[in-house]
Amino acid sequence: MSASTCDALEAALRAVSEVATPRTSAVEGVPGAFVVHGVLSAKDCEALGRVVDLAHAAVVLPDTTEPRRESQHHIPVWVDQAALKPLCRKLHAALPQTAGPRCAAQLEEPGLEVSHFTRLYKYEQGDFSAPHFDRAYHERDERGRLTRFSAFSIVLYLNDDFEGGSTTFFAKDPLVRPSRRGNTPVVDPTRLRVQARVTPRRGDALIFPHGNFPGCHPNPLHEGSVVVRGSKSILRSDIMFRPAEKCALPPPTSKRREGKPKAGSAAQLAIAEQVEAILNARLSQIAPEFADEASGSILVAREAGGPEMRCDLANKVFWKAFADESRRRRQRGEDKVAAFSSDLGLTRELTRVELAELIVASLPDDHPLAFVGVTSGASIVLNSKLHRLQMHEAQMIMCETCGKFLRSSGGLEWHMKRVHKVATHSQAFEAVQRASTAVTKPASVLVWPVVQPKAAPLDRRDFQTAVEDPEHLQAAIAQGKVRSLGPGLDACRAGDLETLKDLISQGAFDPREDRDRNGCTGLLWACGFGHLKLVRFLVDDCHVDPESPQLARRGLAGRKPLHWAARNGQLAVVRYLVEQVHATVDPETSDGTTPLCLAAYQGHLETCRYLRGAGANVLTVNSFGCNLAMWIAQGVDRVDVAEWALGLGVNFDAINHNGQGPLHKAAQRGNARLVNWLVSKVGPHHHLPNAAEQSTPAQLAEFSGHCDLAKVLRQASGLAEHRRPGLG
Ligand SMILES: O=C(O)CCC(=O)C(=O)O
Ligand SMILES: [Fe+2]
Repeated sequence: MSASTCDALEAALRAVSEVATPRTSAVEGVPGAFVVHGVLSAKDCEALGRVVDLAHAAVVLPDTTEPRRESQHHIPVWVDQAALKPLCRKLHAALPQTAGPRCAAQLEEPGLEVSHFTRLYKYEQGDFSAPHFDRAYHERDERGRLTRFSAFSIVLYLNDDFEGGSTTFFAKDPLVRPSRRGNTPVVDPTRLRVQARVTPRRGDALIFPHGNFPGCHPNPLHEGSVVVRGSKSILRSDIMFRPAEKCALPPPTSKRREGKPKAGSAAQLAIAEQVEAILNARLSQIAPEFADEASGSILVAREAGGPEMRCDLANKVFWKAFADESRRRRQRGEDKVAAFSSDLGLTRELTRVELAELIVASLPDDHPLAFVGVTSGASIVLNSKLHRLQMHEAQMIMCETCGKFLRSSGGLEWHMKRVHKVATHSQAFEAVQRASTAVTKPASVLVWPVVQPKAAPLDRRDFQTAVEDPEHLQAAIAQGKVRSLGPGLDACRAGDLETLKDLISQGAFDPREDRDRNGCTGLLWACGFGHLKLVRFLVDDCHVDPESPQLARRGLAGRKPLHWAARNGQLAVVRYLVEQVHATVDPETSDGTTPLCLAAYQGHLETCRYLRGAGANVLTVNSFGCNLAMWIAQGVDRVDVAEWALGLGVNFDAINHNGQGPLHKAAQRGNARLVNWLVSKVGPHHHLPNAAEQSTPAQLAEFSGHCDLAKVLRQASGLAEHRRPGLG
């Protein structure tokens, strides 16, 4: 661009005539888009059109027989902001006062509304702009704080004596999503459905939303359609906004509770915006059709000591998916499950919490966060590094397990013991030390379920420590962290024999009949938590059937006391059941799973050894075709348990009815030690896609967010091609 183009453009802009406030009309079907009619007079258009012609005439194209590349349609020109004053004055009344319906960022001050970054377009016959998303641009101060950003595109049509060349908007399509760079869609052009066409009229300005700033309108996919005859000239720029220091956001329009919007500083909003872009990118891998949903999903909700930001993205996406009949799946245990198809074409069934965990599982290295966690309600809670620093300056230390801020190290130590059940003083002290020094070290992201599960399926990790004694259980119930199962079952769960006896003698609890909503009896609870005395009392004195199974929906159905004791490594109870009650060593659940499988799954090697010694079948295979190797692979990453099983002849080369072997399972779970152990042992066929999802172990690892593991697996699958199959 030559200086003369810039001068000529500035002169033409300065000369824009001042006439009456223009009339506007909405673009139907494109939220936030509208046309301002008659912004420029015929004379303005002629002058600006001449500048466009001049600028384009000055461009020498390398080879005129080739069609022009799209980037050659337009020429960027940075003009003096003052030259835009007349245009800004004319547009001002027609422009939105905030950047979006749920964004409090204010329209720039008079004279600054239209960006000085302009583009001069000249489309010749046959030229067009392919479908794309426009991008916002941002300006920051020296401390990295957002100072201004664009939220709308403005297209000023300078002529209309041509055919074709409309600005065409496409309907939102779940399968069309922005590329990683954000502007070009990954799209099969035949899929696109036209939502609205704006026919260029000389002097009109088309204004439509762009970018992904929180609380703004969605970013519409659009194109400059082909010019069929003649040529089309436009002047293009952006409409600018300024983040509000205190954002009093209008209430959300959605009926679902989205939390109370809170004030956020400009810095916080800028970070929220950055994080939303990261979450959008993750969603576009996990569930591409929801890729836009992260926009506007983060609320800066600073409450006394609570995490800084909260994002209900997983809930929002999950319920949308769940509303779709074809995605909705039967409940898994207590939780609802919906199906999501990734950008690799894999389909997974996920609960809300699993979806949330997957979204935050592998954030890129350059995120601005000190903490990311997922609550039991599937909310994503976040603290920025900046916020942690500011809180630190105010003598508040962040708990690295749940993201809460505690006053003083004593407070954090108490919190570690009380809330996170850190057993010893030295462990709590270590955690405090870590947290106190963390601000000065580069922070890493911790992903952790922040709150203990509220319902009571036994197989949730960390649950036991939360409720292992009656006092803790009472406290946890009182705090609403653990749901009460009723006094009798609570007593069994907590090992509170005295209370249990009282309740039974009062007729308030029948240990043979009463069950929780997952079909668990008091005996099952007591076995799972290893309360041997109470187990004895129930079996020996109350004559509860030691083989009475859990009455649940699939998955947990048919688990017996020995299953739960073995699963949780409660060896004393296992021994009592086997040796004194003579319970069957290999009872099968409704899908044929034995206690040994569950003990191996949870890495309880001693229990495994004991059960095998007592006659358990190590070569057991359940109704899905899963053997012990697969249970170990999908468990807690224990190579020693795998070695033990291999030594006993367990087949690690097996593939189940779903076409999955141990490598698929270990990869999907991100069990790095086991993956490394397995890759040197299994043959090339273990790297093939499984049946249901048509995915290889490498893809499964990647899809679950274990990118390093995926690399290892890709390499290994190459090497495995050259080896003979089979364990060696
Ligand atoms: O040429 C048009 O009508 C649209 C131009 C456009 O989409 C853009 O400048 O981003
Ligand atoms: Fe565009």
